[in-house]
Amino acid sequence: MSETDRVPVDVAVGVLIERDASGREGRFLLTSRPVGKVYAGYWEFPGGKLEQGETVEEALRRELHEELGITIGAVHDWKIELMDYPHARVRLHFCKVFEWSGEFQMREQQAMAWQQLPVQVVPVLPGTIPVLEWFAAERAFAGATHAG
Ligand SMILES: Nc1nc2c([nH]c(=O)n2[C@@H]2O[C@H](COP(=O)(O)OP(=O)(O)OP(=O)(O)O)[C@@H](O)[C@H]2O)c(=O)[nH]1
Repeated sequence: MSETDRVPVDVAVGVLIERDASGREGRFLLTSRPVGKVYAGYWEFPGGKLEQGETVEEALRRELHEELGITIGAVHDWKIELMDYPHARVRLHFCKVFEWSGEFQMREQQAMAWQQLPVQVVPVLPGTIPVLEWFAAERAFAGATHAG
């Protein structure tokens, strides 16, 4: 593998979160990776790679519309994480999203699940686990963040 293969690819990731009337954050959305992709069947936050010239926000709006059929409202930058996989090096831009419109459609035959800590769906993508830890810290949740 050449050095250029290890240049990180930027990925926009949407953390869709339900909030109650007082603004308290509740369930969050996970989707399973479609058949045919690397890590097929693993659960992750929806998103995808930035196309040339796109900002994180633009990529996130496009990906969530393409994959889930929804139109998202404000995008709140949250955390950035670098992940080294055998197949790729990715820079994940996690953004919180609290508002969206439209019916969810699984346009890539993926599955979706609204989750709380501890996450019940398995297996969870390695790059998703740190997010669950950030949630645990924010929510003062103690214990395992996911099953398995
Ligand atoms: N969407 C998403 N990707 C993640 C997460 N965590 C994580 O490590 N990744 C990695 O980031 C990369 C995202 O690429 P992708 O394959 O989902 O994006 P895409 O739809 O643009 O890909 P493609 O069109 O090339 O198939 C993958 O290598 C994936 O393993 C996550 O929580 N959500």
